Amino acid sequence: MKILYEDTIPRGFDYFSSLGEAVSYNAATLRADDVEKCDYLAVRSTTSVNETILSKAHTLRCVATATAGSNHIDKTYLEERGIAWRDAGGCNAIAVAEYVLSVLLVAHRDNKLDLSRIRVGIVGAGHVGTSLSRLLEALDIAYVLNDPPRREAGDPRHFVDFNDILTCDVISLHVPFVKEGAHKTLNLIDEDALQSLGADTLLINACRGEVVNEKALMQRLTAGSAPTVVLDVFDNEPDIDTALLEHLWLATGHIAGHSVEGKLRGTQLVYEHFCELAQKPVKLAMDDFLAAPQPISFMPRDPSMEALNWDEVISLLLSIYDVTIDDQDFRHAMQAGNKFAAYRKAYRVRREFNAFTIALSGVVSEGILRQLTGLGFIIETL
Ligand SMILES: NC(=O)C1=CN([C@@H]2O[C@H](COP(=O)(O)OP(=O)(O)OC[C@H]3O[C@@H](n4cnc5c(N)ncnc54)[C@H](O)[C@@H]3O)[C@@H](O)[C@H]2O)C=CC1
Ligand SMILES: O=C(O)C(=O)[C@H](O)COP(=O)(O)O
Repeated sequence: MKILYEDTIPRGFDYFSSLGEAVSYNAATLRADDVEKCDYLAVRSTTSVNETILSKAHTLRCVATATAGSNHIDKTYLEERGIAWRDAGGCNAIAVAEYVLSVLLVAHRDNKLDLSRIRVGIVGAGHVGTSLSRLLEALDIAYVLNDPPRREAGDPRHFVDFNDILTCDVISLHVPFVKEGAHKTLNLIDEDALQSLGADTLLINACRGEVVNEKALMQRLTAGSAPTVVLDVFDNEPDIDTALLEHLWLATGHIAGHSVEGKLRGTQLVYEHFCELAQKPVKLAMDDFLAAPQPISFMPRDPSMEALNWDEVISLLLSIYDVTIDDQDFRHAMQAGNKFAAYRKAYRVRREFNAFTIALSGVVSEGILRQLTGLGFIIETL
């Protein structure tokens, strides 16, 4: 059994060589000949899987992506050919949620908003949207959800209409890129939607660039009373329009989901899909490759209070993940003429909150314990 895997898949060789012959490829140079004799193809979002690349793939049984999004895979073509496809839904939901929370914390610190007063509109209540809602609940930040497909499917959560989302202080987008149909997301944030946003709105897009109409966004950002905008994703990646960057409050290069855990979880899920299809036992787990959770020093200033104050939340969480570091690194890389793809390949090591333990001595209120565990920390009571 031959497994061809993209070289950006962490631990790809360790995982896939346990199942058969494992060969890596570079997405920029992949050709149809490379896929000719392979049985399983493991990709990330940087490989377009389509008729051209699969034209000679006559032994291929399955294409699996180690990512949540799967819009880079031509599923119709795969289904016509009888080739299975799988995604790694949920692998990096925590990472993206922590990215958005980091944006919110920096905005509060910089007096752009007050987290005690705002309402966050989450568009797309799937893995990422739900993870984000949990973090917001842990910190008692108000939010509403919009997700017509889930509402129609009977999801019992409370959903609001898209027009209500446009009135929120913060709008955070977490939908798949869907080009057509009743729930298409292409240009979901169009010229009209952008016109309705005022200078007090913070718009965050960490799903797919095509969900926001970038031309209309550029016009809106260069007109009066423009909203504050944070983009992790862009139209036409990796050849993005860098002219947009100077108008964005924060800009990062499609790394919201790139925590160590988020990427490795993607590999684990792809490996498990291949095990299932090849009827082989699952022998490897993420803990075989991840360092054990590390202690982080933190003690609430007043452990008897029902909640942490914003200063201590900000200091704790930004010490683990500060999105402004990514913003600076990305802008420097783009100014230096570095390629978008090269920047992403060299992305720094970033751990999720669940990779840290907090040792608490003495009595700490139920409220603070709820907050810290809700954020994902492992609590040790001394
Ligand atoms: N920037 C990054 O690094 C990352 C980006 N993503 C992107 O975020 C997307 C969402 O990720 P997940 O939450 O894991 O996917 P998911 O499939 O679990 O959730 C997506 C949700 O969006 C909803 N939805 C679909 N069309 C909608 C519409 N028109 N309006 C409102 N809601 C709609 C779906 O019903 C679903 O509940 C992915 O498809 C991917 O494109 C995901 C992970 C990392
Ligand atoms: O999971 C997704 O969907 C994403 O957008 C990934 O974070 C993209 O990562 P790469 O596959 O482009 O490294």
